[in-house]
Amino acid sequence: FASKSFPNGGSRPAIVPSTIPLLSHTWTFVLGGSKMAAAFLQTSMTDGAIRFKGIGFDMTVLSGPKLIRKALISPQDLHMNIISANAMGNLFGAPKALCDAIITDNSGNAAKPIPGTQVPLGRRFARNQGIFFKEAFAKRSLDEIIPRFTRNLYDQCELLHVGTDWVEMDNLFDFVHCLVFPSAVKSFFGDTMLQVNPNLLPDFRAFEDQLPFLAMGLPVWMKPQAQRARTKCLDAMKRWRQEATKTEEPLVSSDQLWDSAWGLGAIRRFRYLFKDTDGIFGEDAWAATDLAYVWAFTSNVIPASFWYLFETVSRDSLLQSAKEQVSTSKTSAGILQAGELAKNPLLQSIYAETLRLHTASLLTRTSKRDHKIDSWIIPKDQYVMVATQVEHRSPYWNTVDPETGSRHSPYSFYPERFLTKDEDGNVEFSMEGKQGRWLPYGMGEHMCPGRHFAKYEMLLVFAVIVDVFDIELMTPTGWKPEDDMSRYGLGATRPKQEVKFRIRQRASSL
Ligand code: HEM
Repeated sequence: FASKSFPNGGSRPAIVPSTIPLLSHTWTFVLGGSKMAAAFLQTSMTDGAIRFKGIGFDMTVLSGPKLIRKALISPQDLHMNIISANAMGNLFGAPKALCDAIITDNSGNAAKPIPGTQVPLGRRFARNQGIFFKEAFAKRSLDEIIPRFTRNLYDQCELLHVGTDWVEMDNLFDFVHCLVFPSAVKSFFGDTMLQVNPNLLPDFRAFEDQLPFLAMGLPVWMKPQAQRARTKCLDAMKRWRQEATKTEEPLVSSDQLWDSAWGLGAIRRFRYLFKDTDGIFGEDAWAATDLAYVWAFTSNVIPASFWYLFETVSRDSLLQSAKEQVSTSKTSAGILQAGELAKNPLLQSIYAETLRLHTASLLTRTSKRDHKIDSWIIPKDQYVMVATQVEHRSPYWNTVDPETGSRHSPYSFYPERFLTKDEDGNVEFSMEGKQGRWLPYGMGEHMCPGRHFAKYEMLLVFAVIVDVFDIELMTPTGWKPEDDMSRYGLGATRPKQEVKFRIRQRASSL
């Protein structure tokens, strides 16, 4: 194969040995979760490539910045259509017509369609999604969303009615979920989403619990509980879209940033991008798309915010320093400034370290043609994958503290890992040399469009909580919950065990 197609040679990566002769790695991939995470971590293919084979798949897993950059930055050889269509269908229940149309959209996500492709504008799904997110997270839109998100967080804190006496709570993750989910949903979809769906929070939690099953792609009737949970959420999305359409104000200007019916202007305008789909975007397709966006807006940020809070609160001196940095990010009138938080070296380093340690995405692509990545041959129609957790645990992340000489392994949380000093001795946050190493948001044309907002969200959740409350863990010193790998590949991990804590309102804010 190699010599026929590639005169300059090249080879296929070695297959990871399996003890099961015919099924090979099939079970590892069907079961997913911790089995898959362990298989990837154990094969430790630092800066190389390796293959997993099973029934119906032959998958190349790449590692190291050089190979990862080559694979993810050039869209001409790899595409994501099958993965996107599977996610829309399996997770969010999109109708088959929409999934098929996503698969056949070969025009790419750039303004100029890939040469030789002829997809009508309305059916350029990746492109239209790109236009939507570019608008939704443009500076002027962020200037609208961030203050709303901040206000919503303070309001949610107040709704908890925590007084100045300590109150014990069982589950820190639930607490963060309860604060962040409504705050984020209202910051994008306006108040209507929760007004017409007062049970969306528990319904969405129930749906999220079914994601590991749904991700397997088995017929949904095999687990009626999963089907019911998803249908409830899809119905909620339909109610919201009907309500927004019914109550929209007639005089909203075409470029208005926010209105009471649709929330963010980009969401209202999004529907016009899919005008010409020959009926594909009916009620069911919109419901699946809206559910996918509610998931995208919340599902990674909530566990990531949990870990930010947990890792900081569990270290007394770090908590103290982080609180001081939050208080210096306030105006003289005591107002939190998100922009200052986002520039703060320590707060950013905790953020980057949280995402390094507690995310596990599988960046998966399909090969469009026989091609080579470096000297590795990738035949047409095969999967290529990057396991971000493997990259985030590579020996590159063995860090030595320049001042104390202490060593910090890739498996430990080291809050100062991303700090350096400039020539004047000032502490700085630095990502130098980490391109292709730090990948919580992926890389290249499909890199997460929500990353800038996600950073603000995580910093604000921490800052608002410590501004309003004193918070103490009620867990043994040095104990930490494990990362729950049951949704391995979907991004930020959840804690496997509950974290008990106590909380009281601060006598005065920071
Ligand atoms: C800590 C929070 C987040 C993490 C860890 C995260 C992670 C990721 C990763 C790894 C990818 C790339 C997938 C790939 O290349 O295969 C991605 C894509 C994406 N993310 Fe995020 N994300 C986060 C927050 C958000 C937010 C707040 C949004 C807002 C809507 C969002 C929307 C999306 C979308 C739409 C894509 C698909 C982009 C495409 O296909 O071109 N994410 N995210």
